[in-house]
Amino acid sequence: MAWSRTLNSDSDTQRQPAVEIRDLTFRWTEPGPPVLRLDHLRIERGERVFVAGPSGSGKTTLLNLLAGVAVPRQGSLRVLGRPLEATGGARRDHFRADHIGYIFQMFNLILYLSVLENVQLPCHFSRIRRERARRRSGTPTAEARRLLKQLDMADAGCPDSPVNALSVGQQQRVAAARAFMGAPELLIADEPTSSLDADRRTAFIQLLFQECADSGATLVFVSHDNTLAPLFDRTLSLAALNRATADRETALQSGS
Ligand SMILES: Nc1ncnc2c1ncn2[C@@H]1O[C@H](COP(=O)(O)OP(=O)(O)OP(=O)(O)O)[C@@H](O)[C@H]1O
Repeated sequence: MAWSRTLNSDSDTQRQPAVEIRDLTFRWTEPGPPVLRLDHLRIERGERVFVAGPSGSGKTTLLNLLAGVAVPRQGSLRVLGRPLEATGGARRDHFRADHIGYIFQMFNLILYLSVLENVQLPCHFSRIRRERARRRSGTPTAEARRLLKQLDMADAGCPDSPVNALSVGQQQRVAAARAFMGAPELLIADEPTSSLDADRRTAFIQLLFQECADSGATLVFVSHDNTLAPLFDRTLSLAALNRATADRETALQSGS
């Protein structure tokens, strides 16, 4: 029966790793040199992975692929069991809205909306995340306020301020609260602590780990701050993993 097939396939999907990449090649422009060439990468559910690598090594590109913002033409890319290389644009958008929280390097906040409105955005695009926020705190607004409080952003007036009235460090924390909203299964964070002072950085990482532990989420975290790496389950060195980097170095050495 159709419904039992659906149930089986849902539980199958939940048993699959958070990320599984095989023989992937990605170029931003075709034709052009590959930015990423990965033979195999597997990230288990619930793992907290620190992604390291020099500037330009493809860290943000990898995160874009995991979120289905960019799509490889070669290779397979399974995220939470979904083959993103074979999933069309609209379905990828829904998948991202339902299952992925992304703290963008440039925050991507909507500047004319208030802090509270920005944080609740995932609940507008995803029924699943709206329901989870309700289950956790009663209403999406209450959940947004809870997250903002945890991030030390509950000062009088702050949740109702437009985000363009905030400092860069405060905007970064709003972007984090938005990503946590509705407990997505995969949290992707692109240098989320770069604008925070040392005390706030520690508090932020603690909250990030707590949110992941509470919901069983997988965390993929990019940073240039290698002192944070020992806090994570594993470090993924993109310079070593990405064969496109070695190809570029070989081409430079041979003068081609
Ligand atoms: N949207 C894009 N369109 C075209 N090229 C891009 C795009 N995004 C990144 N690139 C190119 O891909 C390469 C890898 O960039 P990426 O931003 O993934 O590196 P990174 O390791 O995250 O760097 P950084 O640490 O400086 O943020 C660079 O050569 C960059 O110019």
